[in-house]
Amino acid sequence: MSGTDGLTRDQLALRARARELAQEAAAQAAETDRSGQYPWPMVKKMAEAGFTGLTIPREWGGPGGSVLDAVLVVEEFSKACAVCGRIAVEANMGAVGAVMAYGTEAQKKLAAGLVLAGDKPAICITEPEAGSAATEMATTAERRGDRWVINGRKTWITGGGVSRLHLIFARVMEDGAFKGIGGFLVVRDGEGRPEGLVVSRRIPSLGLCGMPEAELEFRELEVADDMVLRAPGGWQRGFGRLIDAYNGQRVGAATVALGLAAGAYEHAVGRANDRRQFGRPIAEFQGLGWMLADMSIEVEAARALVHRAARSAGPAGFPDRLAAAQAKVFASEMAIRVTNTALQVWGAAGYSRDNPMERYLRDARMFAIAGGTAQVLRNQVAEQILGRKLPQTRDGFLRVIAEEGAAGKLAAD
Ligand SMILES: CC(C)(COP(=O)(O)OP(=O)(O)OC[C@H]1O[C@@H](n2cnc3c(N)ncnc32)[C@H](O)[C@@H]1OP(=O)(O)O)[C@@H](O)C(=O)NCCC(=O)NCCSC(=O)CCS(=O)O
Ligand SMILES: Cc1cc2nc3c(=O)[nH]c(=O)nc-3n(C[C@H](O)[C@H](O)[C@H](O)COP(=O)(O)OP(=O)(O)OC[C@H]3O[C@@H](n4cnc5c(N)ncnc54)[C@H](O)[C@@H]3O)c2cc1C
Repeated sequence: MSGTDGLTRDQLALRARARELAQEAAAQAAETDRSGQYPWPMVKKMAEAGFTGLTIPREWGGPGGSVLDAVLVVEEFSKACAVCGRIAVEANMGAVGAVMAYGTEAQKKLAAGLVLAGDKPAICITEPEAGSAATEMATTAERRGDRWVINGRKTWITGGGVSRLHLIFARVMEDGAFKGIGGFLVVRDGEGRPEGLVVSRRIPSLGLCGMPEAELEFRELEVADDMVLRAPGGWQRGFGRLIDAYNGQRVGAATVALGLAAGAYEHAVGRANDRRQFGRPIAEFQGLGWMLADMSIEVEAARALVHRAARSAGPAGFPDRLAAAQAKVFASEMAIRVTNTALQVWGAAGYSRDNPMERYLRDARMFAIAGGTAQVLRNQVAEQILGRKLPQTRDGFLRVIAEEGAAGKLAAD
C-alpha cells in the first residue's frame, strides 16, 4: 500500500477501519470459496460498520460518502475476500447509484433503507443473446393500464437469489410500440416472491464462488408504475442515462481487481522474504526481485487510475465514462498478470488450495469479462479519445454517415 495518496484524514481513518474488519473477512474467505455460500455473517458486520450504503446521502440516512470513500473500502475488503469486495461495490454503486440519482423520493427511501441494512442490489442487463450488445436485449416491459408487465430472461445476474433490490433493464412497449430501454425496480422478499421473478439456475463459476451468479426469468412479472426508474431525457435516452450510472460500478469492479492484485502482491512479498532455497531467501534472486518490482509498479499504476476515475465523479456520483473504462481495462488485465505472477513466487505452495494464491488467480479472471469486456471498453475508450461514434453493428456506420451528412459534416471530412 502506498502512503496517503492525497487522501484526507477522514479517508485514512475510513481505510484503516475497513482494513481492520477485512481481517475477519480474510479469515473466512477460504471457507466462503469452498462452500460457495454467500457470506451473510460478514455482510451483517459490514452493514453494522457502515460499509454498505456508505454513499447514501445524509438526507436518506447514510453518511454521504464519496465514490473515492467507497473505493477505499472496496480495495481493503477485496485484498482479503473479493466476494466481500463485490458486495461493497454493489451496496454503494451501480443500481443504487442510479436510484439515488434518478429515483422518486419513495424509491430513494426504499433503496437507501435496503443497502444500509446490508442488501447488495442486483443489476439485470445481460441476456443469453445480448451480452456486449446489451442494447439488443429482448426482455420487454409492456404497459397495461397503471402497471407494467415484464417478460424475458437475464443471465449472469450477480446476487440472483440473495439480492433484494433488482434494477431490471427492459424494452419499453407502449400501445404495441417500442419506446426505448427503461429501468424497473423490483424487490424480492424471499423464496417465490414476487411470483413472476424466478431464479431459474445458479451458474457454476471459476472464481468468486461465494457470490451466486444466476439466470433469472420474468414471467408476467408485474411492476407498479411508481417503481419505474425514470431517467431524464425520456425512454429514448433511457439506456444511455442508466448505463451512465453504471460507470460507478465499473470503477467498483476495477477496484476489486486492484484489491485482488494488491493482496496477492503482499502475499508474494512476504513469501519471497520467508522462503529459503540454496541457503538464502528467494527474495535475493534477482529474477524474483524484478517480478516483484513489476508487480508493485502495476498495482500502483492501477490504483492511480482507479482513484482518478473515482475523483472524476460529478454531483450525481457517476465517474467520467472515459476514466472509468481506462481504469477498468487496466486494472482487470493487470490483476490477471499480477495474481498469476504472485502464485509463481509461491511455487507449488501457491498452486495448493491450502493457500490463498490460487483463489486470487481464479477470482481475478472475471473482471476483464463482466461489466463490459476489455475489448468493448477499449472500443469505448477509442470513441472518447477520437471524439467520434464507432458503431459496432454492420449497419451502424451507414447510420452515422447519414446523420453526419444531414448535419453537413461530411464535406469537412
Ligand atoms: C453501450 C454498448 C451496450 C453498445 O451498445 P450500442 O452501440 O447500441 O450503444 P451506444 O450507441 O454506444 O450507446 C447507447 C447510449 O448509451 C450511452 N453510453 C454508452 N456507454 C456509456 C457510458 N459508459 N457512459 C455513459 N453513457 C454511455 C451512449 O452515449 C448512448 O447515449 P444516447 O442514447 O446517445 O444518449 C456497449 O458498448 C457496452 O457498454 N457493452 C457492455 C455491456 C455491459 O457493460 N454490461 C454490464 C452488465 S452488468 C455486469 O456485468 C455486472 C458485473 S459486476 O459485478 O460489476
Ligand atoms: C462473474 C460475472 C458476473 C456478471 N454479473 C452481471 C450482472 O450482475 N448483471 C448483468 O447484467 N450482467 C452480468 N454479467 C454479464 C457480463 O456483463 C457479460 O458477460 C459481458 O457484458 C460480456 O457479454 P458476453 O459474456 O455475452 O460476451 P460476448 O458479448 O458474447 O463477447 C464474446 C467475446 O467477443 C468480444 N466482443 C464482443 N463484441 C465485441 C466488439 N464489438 N468488439 C470487440 N470484441 C467484441 C468480447 O470482448 C468477448 O471476448 C456478469 C458476467 C460475469 C462473468
